[in-house]
Amino acid sequence: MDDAQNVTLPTIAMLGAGSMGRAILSGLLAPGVQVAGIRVTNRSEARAAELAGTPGVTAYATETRADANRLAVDGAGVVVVAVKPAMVRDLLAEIRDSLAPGTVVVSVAAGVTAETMESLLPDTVSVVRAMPNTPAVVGKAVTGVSAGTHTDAGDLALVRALFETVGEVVEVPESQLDALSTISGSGPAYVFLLIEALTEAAVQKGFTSEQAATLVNGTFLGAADLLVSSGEDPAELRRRVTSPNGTTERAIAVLQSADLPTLFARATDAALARARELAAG
Ligand SMILES: NC(=O)C1=CN([C@@H]2O[C@H](COP(=O)(O)OP(=O)(O)OC[C@H]3O[C@@H](n4cnc5c(N)ncnc54)[C@H](OP(=O)(O)O)[C@@H]3O)[C@@H](O)[C@H]2O)C=CC1
Ligand SMILES: O=C(O)[C@@H]1CCC=N1
Repeated sequence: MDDAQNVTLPTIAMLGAGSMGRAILSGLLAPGVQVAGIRVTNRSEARAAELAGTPGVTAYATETRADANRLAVDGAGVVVVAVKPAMVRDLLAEIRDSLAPGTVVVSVAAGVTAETMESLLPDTVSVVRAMPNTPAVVGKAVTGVSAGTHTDAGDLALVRALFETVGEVVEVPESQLDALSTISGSGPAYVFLLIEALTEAAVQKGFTSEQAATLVNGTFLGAADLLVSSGEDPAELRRRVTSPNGTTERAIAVLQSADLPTLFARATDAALARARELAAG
């Protein structure tokens, strides 16, 4: 985050203001982040109008302005594509003639390859793929980035600086980006699912919803903080909770009978298969 605060980002055009687009915007709007300008587009007018009220943001809706996306990218240094994967191809065809040479087009869309995007855009444009996650809203995203064919070190540094406004950035070859997405892109959903399940168990044991949320959310936050701040192995930290012949040991035995590693391998394989379907269009 510190690096991001030392760089002045060029004008950014954010195409799509859904969960991800707005999460990234929250980083760009954070105190200390210097950005030449922010333009946002969305399909519906209601959300565009809401964003237009934010100081420093110009917003357009495609519902009311057919040229909204072309207008937003005109003169922008970085264009962030944050629409659904199925819409990316049409969107790129729509903006291609409005992109200045040297523009960096960053897509956060799952599955859609750089090769596909490059085939729809002029060679003078640099395509980068990024895979952030929703903790971006609180500045705690993990974002994978990978360079396209026409991307140079300066383009990548710019994209890094952009995503460092919302958290950490990891650079990987594009061949690994969909796999990364099955871990950290989708990962917050896995964690929330575990939280939902443990909360349900707490309520079944007679705690109120408020008490259950305090117990479960605090436990996840505390355990994650302990893991990161201690730098210790999670298996060792688990061992310290699990007294020999104690209560935790019984619970862990039940959970391990579900073969969690196999379950997570299957879940992430399924996500990867879906990314390949999205790539095929
Ligand atoms: N959600 C996540 O955790 C992550 C998502 N992604 C990727 O981010 C992308 C967006 O996902 P997400 O934010 O969840 O989806 P959303 O549906 O929340 O957002 C998509 C947004 O695009 C807008 N939109 C639709 N058509 C256009 C258009 N022609 N021009 C401009 N805006 C348009 C929609 O407007 P309206 O609602 O008015 O129709 C909507 O606000 C996807 O490609 C996904 O793969 C990547 C990493 C994580
Ligand atoms: O579910 C999806 O397709 C997107 C990509 C990663 C997280 N959300």
